[in-house]
Amino acid sequence: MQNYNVKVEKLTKNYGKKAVLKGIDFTAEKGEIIGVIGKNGAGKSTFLEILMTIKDYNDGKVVVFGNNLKEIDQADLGKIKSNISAVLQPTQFYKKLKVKELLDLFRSYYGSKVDLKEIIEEFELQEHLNTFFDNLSGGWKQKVSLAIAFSSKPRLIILDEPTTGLDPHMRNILWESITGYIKKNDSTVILSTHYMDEIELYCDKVLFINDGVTEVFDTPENILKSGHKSINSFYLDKIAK
Ligand SMILES: Nc1ncnc2c1ncn2[C@@H]1O[C@H](COP(=O)(O)OP(=O)(O)OP(=O)(O)O)[C@@H](O)[C@H]1O
Repeated sequence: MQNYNVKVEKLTKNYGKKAVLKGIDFTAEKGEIIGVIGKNGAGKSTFLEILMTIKDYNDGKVVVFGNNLKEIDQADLGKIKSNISAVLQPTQFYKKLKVKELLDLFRSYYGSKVDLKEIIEEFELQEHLNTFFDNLSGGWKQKVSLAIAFSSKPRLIILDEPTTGLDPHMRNILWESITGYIKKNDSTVILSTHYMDEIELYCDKVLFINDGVTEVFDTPENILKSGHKSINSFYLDKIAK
């Protein structure tokens, strides 16, 4: 069995005549947290949506859990989807439910795979169980969304800018949840972020998309070893070129 959850080769995606992704190469192994960075409009969300199997692509190869997405039938696609969770933005769609009701809803959807007690303890949700999702702060909304995403024990978790707009303390709390989950489960997290400190602190690898291609795909350690004082200065140097 392959030890990667996702493998992407020469991926291209156009919107009409506009080429957004022009050749992405990428591999995500089990147990890895991978950060995707790039300018606004670089195609990060598009890339994540293709991995989630909710957006089609033009050319290249996308393999998820060993299945080439262009070669599988609906039944296989269903199996793949049931092993992927995502937190996209904005997290508006649960508005009118209490946190407890939301968790119950997802348990009824995923069935016995979900241990609500464990999730509530792990994410320290007790104090907000009776709060309406809409009335939570931005950070707590993200925390509850993460708890729901993790509750089905997915093999692949996709997070689109999970910490945007949150204070450093809440960002740290969310990251502890993410890294804690990955340590306990043989899963992969792929996320986009504009916070370069998060790449340095928490990600095993970083994919830098520039002009539609994989400009760099490496570990933060290797990038720093190559002479950059931080991932932020690496990013600014690359963008300026
Ligand atoms: N459904 C769509 N139809 C047409 N163009 C689109 C569509 N979705 C995205 N785009 C365009 O594709 C490009 C990439 O968008 P995408 O949202 O993937 O970038 P991003 O890197 O996630 O950006 P950001 O960092 O600002 O969130 C942008 O120019 C965007 O306007």
